[in-house]
Amino acid sequence: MKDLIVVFSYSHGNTIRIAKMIQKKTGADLKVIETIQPYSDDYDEVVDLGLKEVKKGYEPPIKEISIEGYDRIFLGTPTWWYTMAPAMKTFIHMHDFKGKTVIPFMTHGGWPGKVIKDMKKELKDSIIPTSIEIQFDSNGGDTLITSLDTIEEWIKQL
Ligand SMILES: Cc1cc2nc3c(=O)[nH]c(=O)nc-3n(C[C@H](O)[C@H](O)[C@H](O)COP(=O)(O)O)c2cc1C
Repeated sequence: MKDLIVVFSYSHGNTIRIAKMIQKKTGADLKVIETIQPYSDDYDEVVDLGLKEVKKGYEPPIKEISIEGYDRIFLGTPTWWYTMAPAMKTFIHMHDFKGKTVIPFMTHGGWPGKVIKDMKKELKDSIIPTSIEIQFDSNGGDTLITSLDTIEEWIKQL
């Protein structure tokens, strides 16, 4: 079985950190979504911009990542204003996931909103056997709150 992890990450690489844990267990290829226009390094600016993007349903252009030839695709996103990051939405809309096995995972700072629900809605023709929400600290930092045991247990059954 050939696995692919596609992840978007902005703040601290929290979501990439989880992606790497999944990669260690599955041996999956790991690809990071890059927006054509990089987000600013100014966190507060991006928090504001992110709100505008989410409200408008804006999908920022991203560099192409192929999902061809993979049996299972993990999709990882941070929470942006209670939903998936807009760049993940772009990625999902750029590909046909019909009949593919997709495993969504997300990170958040205490307000997970409806990220997984929204991802499942976008991926309605896919097979989604499992998903996970992982909490980091509420200041937008990189301290893991969800226990490592919980994450490792989930990864073990993949
Ligand atoms: C634009 C923006 C919006 C955010 N909105 C939320 C939110 O609605 N709920 C939440 O719990 N965390 C929110 N966060 C915090 C991130 O989801 C959290 O810190 C995540 O782990 C960051 O992952 P990353 O380091 O991979 O980017 C937001 C962060 C940014 C930059």
